[in-house]
Amino acid sequence: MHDAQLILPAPAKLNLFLHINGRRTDGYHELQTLFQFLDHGDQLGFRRRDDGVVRLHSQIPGVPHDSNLIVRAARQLQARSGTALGADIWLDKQLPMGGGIGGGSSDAATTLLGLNHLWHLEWSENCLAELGLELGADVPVFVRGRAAFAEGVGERLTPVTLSEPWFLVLVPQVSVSTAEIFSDPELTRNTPAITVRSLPEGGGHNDCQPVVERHYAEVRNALNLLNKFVPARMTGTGACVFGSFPNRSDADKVSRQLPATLPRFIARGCNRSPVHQQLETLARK
Ligand SMILES: C[C@](O)(CO)[C@H](O)COP(=O)(O)OP(=O)(O)OC[C@H]1O[C@@H](n2ccc(N)nc2=O)[C@H](O)[C@@H]1O
Ligand SMILES: Nc1ncnc2c1ncn2[C@@H]1O[C@H](COP(=O)(O)OP(=O)(O)OP(=O)(O)O)[C@@H](O)[C@H]1O
Repeated sequence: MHDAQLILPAPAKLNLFLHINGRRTDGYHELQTLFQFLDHGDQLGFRRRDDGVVRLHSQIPGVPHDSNLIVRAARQLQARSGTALGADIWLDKQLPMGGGIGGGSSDAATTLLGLNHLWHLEWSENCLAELGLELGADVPVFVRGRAAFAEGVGERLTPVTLSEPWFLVLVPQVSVSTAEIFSDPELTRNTPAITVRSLPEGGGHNDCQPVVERHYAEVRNALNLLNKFVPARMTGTGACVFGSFPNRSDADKVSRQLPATLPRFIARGCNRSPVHQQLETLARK
């Protein structure tokens, strides 16, 4: 008999700050960033197959089946583990693509965690995070599921405990390519390194923001609108921008004063990823 469907969240992340400290010889950038999860994201469903086929039943416009990070993550885990099992997978996509909130990376991480569970592989978090890094720089933090100060290309993670405010996240209707921003000649690449002991949780800045603001009027506009109420910042390489609030009703109040045409959502910052919270509940049953 087949297992029942396993349903898991793939949460968004925010980069509370993003400092670029240098460029490696392979073109990748050395950075320092502070990651926190949101209780808002995509949802994935997994059902085990005994014939080894991996099949994603939900299409994302513009992303071919075999290039979807969910399928790539599932096939990598299948090949490396040598399992004969496969999976039917469903995706309920809520997160904007190219939004800097890590939708694709989070889908990939939830796939690794979900199939590790469904296929009874018992891979360690370290092994899953290492495989995740091959799929994208942001995948390891989602695999580990703890708010973290990240260094290197984002793979050297130090877990941190942060306050868990509410965020109002504005979603400008543009998709920003991460590769385009990192290759911009005007990108600041020499921010001095800080240490985990001197984290500017509320401070810091995003070195990608000036470059994105120059090229995307929609992002500039969203930052200007939100800055009228709270300090606004961009996450990752954009396009989303956010401001933080002590409670949901304060976030709501500001949201109601923004133009109705600008998509946005309100979510709570989480130091533990919602997918890990759910897997821990499953493990206790
Ligand atoms: C900006 C962040 O979102 C911060 O969380 C991440 O560092 C980006 O992570 P990601 O979207 O998973 O990025 P990847 O898919 O690994 O890389 C996309 C492209 O961005 C550039 N890239 C990415 C990460 C990095 N540290 N340096 C880079 O130069 C590379 O040109 C790469 O080809
Ligand atoms: N499951 C997936 N969900 C979203 N994008 C995917 C997925 N699989 C592949 N992609 C590709 O990855 C690209 C980046 O998507 P993603 O949503 O992760 O961007 P992002 O939020 O800017 O990421 P980051 O914060 O890591 O820079 C998309 O434009 C798409 O072509």
